[in-house]
Amino acid sequence: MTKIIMKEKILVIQFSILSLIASLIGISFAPIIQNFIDAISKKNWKMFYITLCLFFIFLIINFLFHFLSVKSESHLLQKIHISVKSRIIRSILHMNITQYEKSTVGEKINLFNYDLEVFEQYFLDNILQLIQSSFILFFAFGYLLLLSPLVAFVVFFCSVISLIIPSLLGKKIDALTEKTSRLKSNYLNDLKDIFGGFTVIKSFQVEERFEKRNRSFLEQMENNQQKLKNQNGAYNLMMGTLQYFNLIICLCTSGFLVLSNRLSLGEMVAVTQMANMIIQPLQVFGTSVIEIIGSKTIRTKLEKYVDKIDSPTEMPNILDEPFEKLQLKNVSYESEKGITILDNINLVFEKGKKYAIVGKSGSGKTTLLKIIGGLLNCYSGEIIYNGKNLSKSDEKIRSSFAHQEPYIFNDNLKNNITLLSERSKKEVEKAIRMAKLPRIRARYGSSKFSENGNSLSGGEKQRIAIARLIADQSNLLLMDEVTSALDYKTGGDILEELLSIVDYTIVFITHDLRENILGSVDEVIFIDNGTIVEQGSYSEILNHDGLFKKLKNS
Ligand SMILES: Nc1ncnc2c1ncn2[C@@H]1O[C@H](COP(=O)(O)OP(=O)(O)OP(=O)(O)O)[C@@H](O)[C@H]1O
Repeated sequence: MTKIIMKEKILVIQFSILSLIASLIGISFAPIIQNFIDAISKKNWKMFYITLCLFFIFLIINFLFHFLSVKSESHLLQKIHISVKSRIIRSILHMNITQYEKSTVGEKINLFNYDLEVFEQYFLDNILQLIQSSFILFFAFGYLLLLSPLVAFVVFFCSVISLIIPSLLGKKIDALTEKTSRLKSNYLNDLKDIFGGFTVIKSFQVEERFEKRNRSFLEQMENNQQKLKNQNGAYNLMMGTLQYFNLIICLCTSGFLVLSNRLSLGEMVAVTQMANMIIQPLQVFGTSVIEIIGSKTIRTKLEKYVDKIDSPTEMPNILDEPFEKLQLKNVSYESEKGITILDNINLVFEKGKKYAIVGKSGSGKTTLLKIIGGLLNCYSGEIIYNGKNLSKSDEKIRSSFAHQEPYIFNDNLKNNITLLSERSKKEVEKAIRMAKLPRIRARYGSSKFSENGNSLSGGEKQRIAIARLIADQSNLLLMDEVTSALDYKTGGDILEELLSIVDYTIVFITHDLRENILGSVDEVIFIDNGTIVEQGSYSEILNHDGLFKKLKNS
């Protein structure tokens, strides 16, 4: 975070200089008052008019510099906000799937919601307040020292006491802000569940149960927020009382000095003015310190995202060299809980060849395809691409991956196919034609699909996923049951056309064991319980009279 603030050092310096000038102007009000009151008490008309003029000059200059200071502050804050938010989204976009799935969607949305709000209000705003208050405190204290060292000493003593409290209370606030953030994430997750599972809730008429669960999350979050507000309120009350106490002490001391003829009435007003200029910023100072300490855990959480992006290992390079050969050597994969999902996989994929992965549900097919596509990288063993060992580098192969349940972005057909890449009209046309989407194009034109393509059928979404593969122009196509929601004829036609293209190397998962599909591939890979049990051409593994034949005939 400090790095981000320091990146804007020109703006920070500009803001500091303006704050310094604004606080000097603020301080200059005290000698003008002092001379004004002395002029009245001595009936000095000339001095009276001069101070009146000074009051007006003060008003204009004070307005001008405070205005510039506010403008500079908002410009600086805007730059930092943009930088922090864009770094967080960049860091999330560069995560691999395993890292991404470590936190829930609610937690991630909350980063941009409550966590950034805490960062801005509790940290950023307060850092700037601290800069301003420090200048005012410094000059006011210096001037007070010139006017009356005794009052300066008394105010200094009281100030130190006022500053001890925030450092004691800050940790309590930190725990509460961290808990509020956690409870907000839970609440957001629940909202996401309700909106995502709306049709399920309606279909089973379980609205009340979900309402009850949501209310429980809401109450937990609100109760904690209430505690946080009470804590902040108690602290502000304490600081407010201390402020009055400090002022009374200052008035008593300066009153005593006036009575003993060691201060003029004008000087007493100036001393009180200066004391006010110390006591008030001191309260701001205290509040800022307590809030900065109170945002520590949330800042550390945000820093993990913001600082991550500086590390090059988080951003694997895409190996753009044309596909020749991919080899998996003794590849195994375990879940985070240590369950073996893939065990000792050895496979070779060659340019232009077509491979079908088959097997029972839960046998590990998708996991294998994700490893090939670089979506899972916590495997053991070796992956060798065109002779280069990828397991030992931070590079990722260039491939296109179509999932069984594709996500449809809240955009039009063209952007959903090109995924925002530059593609010519001809290339988009080819993808639309091969994925059999002309009717969808005629229906939607350039208008946006509804959220997650809810108005599209499962088969239409899968055809959009296939069009993405074609438009992506990678030579290695990975497809996870992309025709499962299509009728046999349409699905079969699309697959057959893709399999006939010589340039493509295709690895696809299918439950369609018909000869017209599997008969046209170079190799069928049969997986059972995380291991390859049979492998070869369709006729070879059918003649093998093993598990594949059993599955086909079941
Ligand atoms: N991140 C994970 N953590 C724990 N278990 C996982 C994880 N990912 C997959 N699994 C488990 O690994 C097994 C294989 O999953 P995978 O999705 O690869 O199967 P599949 O053969 O593609 O199944 P299907 O044909 O039903 O899509 C399943 O039992 C699944 O629950």
